[in-house]
Amino acid sequence: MKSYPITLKLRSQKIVIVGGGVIAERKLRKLLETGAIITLISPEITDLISTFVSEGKLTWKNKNFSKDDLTNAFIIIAATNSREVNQQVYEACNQTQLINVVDNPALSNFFVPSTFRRGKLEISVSTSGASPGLSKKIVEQLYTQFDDSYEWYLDFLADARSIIQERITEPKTRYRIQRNLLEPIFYELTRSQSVEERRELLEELLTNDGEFSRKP
Ligand SMILES: C[C@@]1(CC(=O)O)C2=NC(=C\c3[nH]c(c(CCC(=O)O)c3CC(=O)O)Cc3[nH]c(c(CC(=O)O)c3CCC(=O)O)/C=C3\N/C(=C\2)[C@@H](CCC(=O)O)[C@]3(C)CC(=O)O)/[C@H]1CCC(=O)O
Ligand SMILES: NC(=O)c1ccc[n+]([C@@H]2O[C@H](COP(=O)([O-])OP(=O)(O)OC[C@H]3O[C@@H](n4cnc5c(N)ncnc54)[C@H](O)[C@@H]3O)[C@@H](O)[C@H]2O)c1
Repeated sequence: MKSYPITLKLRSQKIVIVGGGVIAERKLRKLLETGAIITLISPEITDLISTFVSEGKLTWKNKNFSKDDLTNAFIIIAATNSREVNQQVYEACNQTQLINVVDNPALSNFFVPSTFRRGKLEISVSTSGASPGLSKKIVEQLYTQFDDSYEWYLDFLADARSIIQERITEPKTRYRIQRNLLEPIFYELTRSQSVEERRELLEELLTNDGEFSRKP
């Protein structure tokens, strides 16, 4: 069976992390950016987790895991250093909950990919559990390739897309403009910060039935 990659919006969703070590901390750092309501269960926590707790970013329950900790959780991360406890977490969850058991891919119904963001661009890599280290390495390579300019480029593409949706009603023309918008010239003009020239070229597509008057 193949997995199904999705990106989740987690604002106000309940998340429970069991364990407070370095792996829990790594998963937590990313989750804190999502606006989720996070509870962490562990008798011990790292210094950084402790700082987050004192800043009010999550709730810490200073105790060992028990079954009732999972009530109403949408996502559960079992990240203790005990295989038995992680297995107990798995057994306590129900089939509608998303669970990631950090030392047992067979018990997890989702994995966390290696990710980086450039503004609206998000690149995620997974090896389906085969080699998380390789995922990280590939992401490091892509991070260099997709530099800061992609943040500006995506901002431009998003703005242009709303303009197109507002001004063009004919589906075929819309599609043609969207396709021509991805010609390298728009990226090059973004990179060189030639904003006025880029605006004129977009206007040309909008007023010329989605075509360039001459091939850029
Ligand atoms: C991508 C990343 C996301 C994140 O965790 O945030 C992530 N692992 C990362 C790093 C990493 N993990 C490990 C090493 C040491 C080298 C090595 O062992 O290979 C390194 C490298 C490092 O730390 O540098 C060890 C490890 N990982 C798992 C096991 C258990 C097992 O396989 O049985 C063990 C053995 C533990 C042990 O033996 O004790 C399991 C999983 N790790 C996954 C994700 C999922 C598969 C994703 C995929 O296939 O791509 C999966 C299945 C479940 C999950 O955790 O979601 C993150 C990179 C973050 C970044 O980009 O910076
Ligand atoms: N998935 C991954 O990416 C990945 C990567 C490396 C390691 N691992 C695995 O992750 C596991 C955790 O590693 P770590 O480095 O964070 O360990 P760690 O020793 O730093 O932390 C373990 C934490 O679990 C807590 N804990 C122990 N028993 C508990 C209980 N009954 N209830 C609640 N909390 C409890 C401890 O208080 C501690 O905070 C290891 O088993 C390792 O094999 C996973």
